[in-house]
Amino acid sequence: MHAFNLQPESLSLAERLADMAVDALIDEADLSPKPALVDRRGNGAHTDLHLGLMHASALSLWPAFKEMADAALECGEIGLPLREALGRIGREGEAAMLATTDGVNTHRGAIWALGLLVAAMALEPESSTPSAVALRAARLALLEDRYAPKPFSHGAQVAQRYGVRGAREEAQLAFPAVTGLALPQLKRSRAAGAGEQNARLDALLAIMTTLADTCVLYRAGEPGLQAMQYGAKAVLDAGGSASLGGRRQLHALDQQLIAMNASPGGAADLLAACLFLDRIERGDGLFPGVC
Ligand SMILES: CC(C)(COP(=O)(O)OP(=O)(O)OC[C@H]1O[C@@H](n2cnc3c(N)ncnc32)[C@H](O[C@H]2O[C@H](COP(=O)(O)OP(=O)(O)OP(=O)(O)O)[C@@H](O)[C@H]2O)[C@@H]1O)[C@@H](O)C(=O)NCCC(=O)NCCS
Ligand SMILES: Nc1ncnc2[nH]cnc12
Repeated sequence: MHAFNLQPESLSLAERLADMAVDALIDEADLSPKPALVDRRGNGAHTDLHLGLMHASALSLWPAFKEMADAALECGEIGLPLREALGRIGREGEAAMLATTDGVNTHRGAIWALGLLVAAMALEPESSTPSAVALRAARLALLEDRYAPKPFSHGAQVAQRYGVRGAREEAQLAFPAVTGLALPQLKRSRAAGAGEQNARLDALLAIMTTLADTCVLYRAGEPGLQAMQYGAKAVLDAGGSASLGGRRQLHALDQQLIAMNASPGGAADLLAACLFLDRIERGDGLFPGVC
């Protein structure tokens, strides 16, 4: 599904990349059954989120993603001017998201990850392997934005308490959960005939096996994080979400994480990043007729 490109041949590169980022967010939200996350079945562990809100939030971010791609095209190189432009546009994107959701944080981590990847892709569209794009995104993430406020975010609180790496470090390390785990799992599950939805669920689970998801840690502490990581591994070990054993484990994981209020929102954001890079690698919707 494509969110906006009704006439793809007339779209600019920045518009196409924004389409692809929004598509990735909508595909992530729709994917079901995701453990304790908002999906087509319901609200998972959330009381303030629902699928319509996730869609509205995703659509509200299209102008920010386009502007980030335009900024990368205009700057033309990795450096402080581009990093600080992305920071400003990212903060404006967060404000648009919060205005749309009435103050609920639906996609903060996704703006960060996808924003960096969109910009990285716009900088060098001809160098579009997932690892090359992720490496450019990492170089951007490593630059210090002098104008970034330093709020005591949930992620910062959890990092201080448990000494874990959060969303910032995941990007600075070139998204190892995406390029090293999710994309390879997506390809393995597809090759094994799992079907696209199950392959995407397996990619999400692969992220969940190791990620220090600060959303889970904030809500459910270390027991929540352990339940997420062990439970995700149990699904994959049982044959993945396309197998009967894996489905049983997935159902148990969903129940357990909901009972612990442990929503893996960071893993969901990284699945969207994975779907974005996958779409780029497959050449789906990017190059035909780029203006
Ligand atoms: C660098 C920033 C990402 C800020 O990071 P920080 O850790 O300081 O801030 P947080 O506000 O905690 O946001 C980080 C979000 O990233 C997701 N995430 C969590 N863990 C990881 C991980 N290990 N790797 C990657 N991504 C991760 C997660 O997003 C999801 O969780 C959201 C809900 O979380 P929360 O607000 O805690 O909500 P609830 O638990 O529901 O709270 P209550 O309602 O119950 O109170 C969910 O929506 C997902 O999105 C974290 O939230 C970056 O944001 C930043 O610096 N931005 C400034 C702009 C900028 O420079 N942009 C650059 C260009 S793009
Ligand atoms: N599907 C989802 N459910 C809850 N939080 C999320 N953050 C990003 N995607 C999410």
